[in-house]
Amino acid sequence: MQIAQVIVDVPTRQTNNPYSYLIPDTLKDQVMVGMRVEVSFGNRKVTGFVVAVTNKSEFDGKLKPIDSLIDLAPVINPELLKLSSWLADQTYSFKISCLQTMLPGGMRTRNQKRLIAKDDVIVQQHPEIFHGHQEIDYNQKRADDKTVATVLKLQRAGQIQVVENLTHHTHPMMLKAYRGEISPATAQSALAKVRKNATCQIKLLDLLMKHPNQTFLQSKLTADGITATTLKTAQQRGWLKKTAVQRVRNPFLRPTKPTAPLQLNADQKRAVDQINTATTQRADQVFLLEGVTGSGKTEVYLQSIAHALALGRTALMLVPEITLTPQIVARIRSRFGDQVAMLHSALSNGERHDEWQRINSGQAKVVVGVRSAIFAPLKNIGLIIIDEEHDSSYKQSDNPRYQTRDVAKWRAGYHHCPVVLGSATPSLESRARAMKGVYQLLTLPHRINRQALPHVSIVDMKEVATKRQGILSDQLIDAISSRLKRREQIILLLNRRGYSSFLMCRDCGYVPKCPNCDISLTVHKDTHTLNCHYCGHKEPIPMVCPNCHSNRIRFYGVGSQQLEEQVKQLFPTARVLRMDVDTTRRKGAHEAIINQFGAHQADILLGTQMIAKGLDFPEVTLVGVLNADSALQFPDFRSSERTFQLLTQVSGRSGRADKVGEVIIQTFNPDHYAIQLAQTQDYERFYATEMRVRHDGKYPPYYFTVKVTGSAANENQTAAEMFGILNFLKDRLSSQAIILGPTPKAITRINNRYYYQIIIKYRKEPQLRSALDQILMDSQKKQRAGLQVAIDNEPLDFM
Ligand SMILES: Nc1ncnc2c1ncn2[C@@H]1O[C@H](COP(=O)(O)OP(=O)(O)OP(=O)(O)O)[C@@H](O)[C@H]1O
Ligand SMILES: [Zn+2]
Ligand SMILES: [Zn+2]
Repeated sequence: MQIAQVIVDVPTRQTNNPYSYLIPDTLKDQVMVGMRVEVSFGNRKVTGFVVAVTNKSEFDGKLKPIDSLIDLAPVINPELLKLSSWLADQTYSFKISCLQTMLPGGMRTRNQKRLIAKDDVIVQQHPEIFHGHQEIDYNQKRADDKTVATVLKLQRAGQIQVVENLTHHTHPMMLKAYRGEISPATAQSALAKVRKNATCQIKLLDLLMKHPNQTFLQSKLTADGITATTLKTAQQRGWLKKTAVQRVRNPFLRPTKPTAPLQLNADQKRAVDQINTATTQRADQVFLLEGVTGSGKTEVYLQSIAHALALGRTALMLVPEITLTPQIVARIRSRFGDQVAMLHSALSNGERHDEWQRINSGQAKVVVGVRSAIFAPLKNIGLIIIDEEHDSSYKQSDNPRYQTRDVAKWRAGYHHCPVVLGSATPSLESRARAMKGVYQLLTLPHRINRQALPHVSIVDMKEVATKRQGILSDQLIDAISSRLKRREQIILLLNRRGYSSFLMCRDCGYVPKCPNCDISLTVHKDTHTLNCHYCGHKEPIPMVCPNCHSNRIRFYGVGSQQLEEQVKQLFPTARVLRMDVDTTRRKGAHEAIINQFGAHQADILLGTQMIAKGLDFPEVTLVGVLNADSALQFPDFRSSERTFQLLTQVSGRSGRADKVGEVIIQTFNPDHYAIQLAQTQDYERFYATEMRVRHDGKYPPYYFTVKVTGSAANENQTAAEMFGILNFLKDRLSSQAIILGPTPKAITRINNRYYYQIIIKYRKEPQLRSALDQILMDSQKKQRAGLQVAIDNEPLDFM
């Protein structure tokens, strides 16, 4: 009797312990670790992951059987299964959410499947499955155990192909095709027999002679001029057999020209050598590649990946939001071609699934992707790269709240391979580890060809604002004019973090707020609505003030649309491109804008944070930052670090080739050290200054941090429960631990729930782990009373 140990998906009764279910005898030896099943739990049906198959149970009572198998092959491999346990521990989350996180989006829900028989023999041998058809829709839930067992065996023997039928695909999954059934010799003799004017048949036989045993797409044959009649005749004569092939959705928009490795400069070579040595020696070393903007970090990645591939291993490279860096993707693909798989959020579920399949089957050797790609089922990894390692998108803000760098290090330990963390402005945590020798520091201190870093000047907007209204200072306007005259390109960054356009009555000061959340509504010009960015509430833009009926209710704040209008007014002949969430919603729009700008079909590219990273355009000689400090006021100890990183990144877009670059930063805080040091692009001094601030404030990297957030529908209840948690923590932790709060979060009410938080800062607290586990367990019991608790280990967001 076999028993499956299953981690079940029961949100209200979550547990990290598996439950035992009976495997019916008909499915003996068919149910494998890593497959999903459907089981009964209480009085409902839930899905679960099989984490072990055993022969007896510790559970004495009568076991329920598995209801159905969801997968025909494991979707979680042994490495990822092991990783899920570690991840659950690290992030104080449940194994089930870790396991689900590892699957690509489209696979998290139950999918229809299609079965395709390899040939007629299989169809005839198994009428109970195929009912005489070569291709059928298959529903495991409705199939009986015997059928499921047969299907599993056939699949493993390669007799049938299983295709996921994803709900979101827009194109047909299967393409009509024909397989050649005759040998070249047979084709030759058939050729001798056909009439001389049967050109179509001659063409086909020719094809079959040259490409024996091959499968041809019907569309390809038709394009070659082979008619439907000929195809019919060919089938009757046994030359061809009708079949179908899976359509692989290609996420790459256009083919790229192959490129050869560049001749490395001395700094690049030193970095590549050290990384390659670690790969060869199977050392799970972490490198911090600190290279100024335009120093050629990408080429270092490419040549290190090539080395891993040459050793027969695979490579994983993560980038911030991939849609933000189509240039990098193009560079990787032009070097490694079809071996590259891509995983990011702009893919459809179908595309993502296809890419995942290519990785899982070992076809793809290089994976490029965003955060979640760290769980790509690559085998035999030889190198993991995290580009722009300081980027906040590497931390997941929902359960499981993992930091990608930590997962990368775990996988590197498993595969015995190095990790490369690359940045021009490393996070303080990573740089501090490099100083302690935990990571090995590799530096690229110069730009390629020793091009100077751009000259940066600061404009004090306090002075400008008193003189007149407008977003652009005179200095920036002059600089733009001179570039336009010289036919050079310009990038304008509107820093919109914590900044949005809202409506305000100029007579009574009324600002429309969300009825469910403590936040003002944002103006959306395209839909003519006021939207809440937290709960999705929408309402029409009022024409008169709902409070005093004045019609002087107007916009506040600058959006990229307004900036675009102003720029066009000032420079009517300039060609302007705008890149923000509104202009990049459509698939491929982002890449189209970048390509257009790259081809110099526009003079000015303006936009939000999206334009700050990774772009490499030789003609750009001016970067303007319109409101450098909009993030500085945030009550978050990382706001200086983020401001410095953003300004350095965007400045780095200027003067990357042979022309000298200039940067103009407009700010209301010209004396702030983050802005001053961004002006000199002095990471070393910024690091030293910021480390002192962190030391004095007892912040990371000197202290570890944990955030405990609690929410309920009633504010008093939330506060009371959080004080209970505070007292519990005080009892369990040492006097060295610093416990802040509970305080209401910056936005206290979201969707009519009240949020409070506690921050714990500590250096060494052996009891912390068990205390937090206890809090989570207790909150599960209290959930019926409405309190929800979330724990964020090393949070990036402190508000
Ligand atoms: N060894 C080399 N010889 C010639 N050109 C090079 C070399 N290495 C890199 N380059 C070129 O220099 C430019 C800048 O390199 P790259 O974009 O890799 O820098 P980066 O450090 O990744 O920059 P950033 O962090 O600013 O995005 C690119 O156009 C690249 O093709
Ligand atoms: Zn009013
Ligand atoms: Zn809301």
